[in-house]
Amino acid sequence: MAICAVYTTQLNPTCSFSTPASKTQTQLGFGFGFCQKQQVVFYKRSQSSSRRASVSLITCSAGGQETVVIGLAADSGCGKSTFMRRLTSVFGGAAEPPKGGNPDSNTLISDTTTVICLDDYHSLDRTGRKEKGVTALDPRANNFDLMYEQVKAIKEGKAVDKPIYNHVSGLLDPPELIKPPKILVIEGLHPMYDQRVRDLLDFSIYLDISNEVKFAWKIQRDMAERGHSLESIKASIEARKPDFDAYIDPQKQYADAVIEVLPTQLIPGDNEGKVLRVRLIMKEGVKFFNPVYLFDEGSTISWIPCGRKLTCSYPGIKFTYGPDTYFGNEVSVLEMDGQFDRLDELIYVESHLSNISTKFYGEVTQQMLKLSDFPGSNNGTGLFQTIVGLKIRDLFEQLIASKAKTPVEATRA
Ligand SMILES: Nc1ncnc2c1ncn2[C@@H]1O[C@H](COP(=O)(O)OP(=O)(O)OP(=O)(O)O)[C@@H](O)[C@H]1O
Ligand SMILES: O=C(CO)[C@H](O)[C@H](O)COP(=O)(O)O
Repeated sequence: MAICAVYTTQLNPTCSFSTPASKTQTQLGFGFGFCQKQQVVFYKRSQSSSRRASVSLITCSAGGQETVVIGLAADSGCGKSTFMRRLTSVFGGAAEPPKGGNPDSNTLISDTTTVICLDDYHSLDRTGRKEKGVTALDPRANNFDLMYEQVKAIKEGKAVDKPIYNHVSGLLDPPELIKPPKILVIEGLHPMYDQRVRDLLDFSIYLDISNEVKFAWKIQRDMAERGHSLESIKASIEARKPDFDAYIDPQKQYADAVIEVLPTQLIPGDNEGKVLRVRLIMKEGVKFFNPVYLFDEGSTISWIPCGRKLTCSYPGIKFTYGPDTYFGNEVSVLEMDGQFDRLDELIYVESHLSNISTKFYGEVTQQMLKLSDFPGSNNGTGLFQTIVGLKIRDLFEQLIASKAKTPVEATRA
């Protein structure tokens, strides 16, 4: 962090700015600006008089700000890509693979965020895993040392040459250059498995999709869209289950937010996975993250909003909210069971939620309407992913502001 005292338009010679003061000050208007300005008033005393003077302090991150790192963990086919697209949309701008790079790159870059897929740290390719009899979920098939070193380097503002796991060929391709973004999202099977990587995360999310729902989504995608047979889908889920239980699922205990997706309880005995009960489990006491609440913070609430303001066909919609414990941690849980008939009416629900980190009234509804063709837009998966996206934006802005505020002391020429 460079702290520069600027006397009117003259730069303090001890500062490393090459930009004129006026130019630096125009940068202050940027939403995610690198610089902050403070006006400090002081008195110059001589033996006979005291004269009022002021100094502008411009606080900037040295050589670009430190990258904020977010971890998103889930099994394959559990909605990570969908969530990432919702998140990058909150920040605006499209997320695209690196320009002119490997067409099979797993990376997505937008103005603010870079999303890297941790499959790129597989140390064994498809043949290697087959020969050794290990799945991709097994830590032995992944290079955590490299993952740690590279995430740490990016967080410190350094570019890295990250490997690429090619899902088309099943091979490890030559690396691609990843430059430090404002926000780095590491998504995949193991963002919270290795303690060193976990400690680098500023915020972490786990998508906890119940077996019944995972099966329904796999059928929908792999059978309908990829031509796999029902038997092969069942066999693949069964083959992954022991390693999923051993290495992936336990990570949820570390997550700051968990989105749990279960079959509905509104239709007795239903496990079709079409109508969903979705729970947003939010850890208490996480810096820059204030859990969302319904009506009254800390109370236990049950709300069926179907009435005059919300159209609900069978089986309706039910929200619950309240405090709980999760792996020994205090949490708040917001739950939505059922689905919306009319997405524009979501504003009614939004207006009863607090701490949703919107910048204007109706922003959640606007985001949901904008991405209404994404899977889960009519239920709690889309709603809670959108809200978590807004909370991440808020956390990012608070983190940046807090770093810009760290001890400010004028250095005088
Ligand atoms: N909220 C949702 N509601 C209904 N279906 C969903 C939802 N999210 C994801 N799906 C289904 O699951 C499939 C996988 O979603 P997505 O590609 O986002 O997951 P992923 O975790 O990134 O998968 P992979 O790791 O295999 O690339 C989608 O094609 C869709 O069929
Ligand atoms: O669990 C996975 C993460 O997405 C994949 O199965 C793993 O990356 C291996 O990929 P592939 O099946 O393409 O060899």
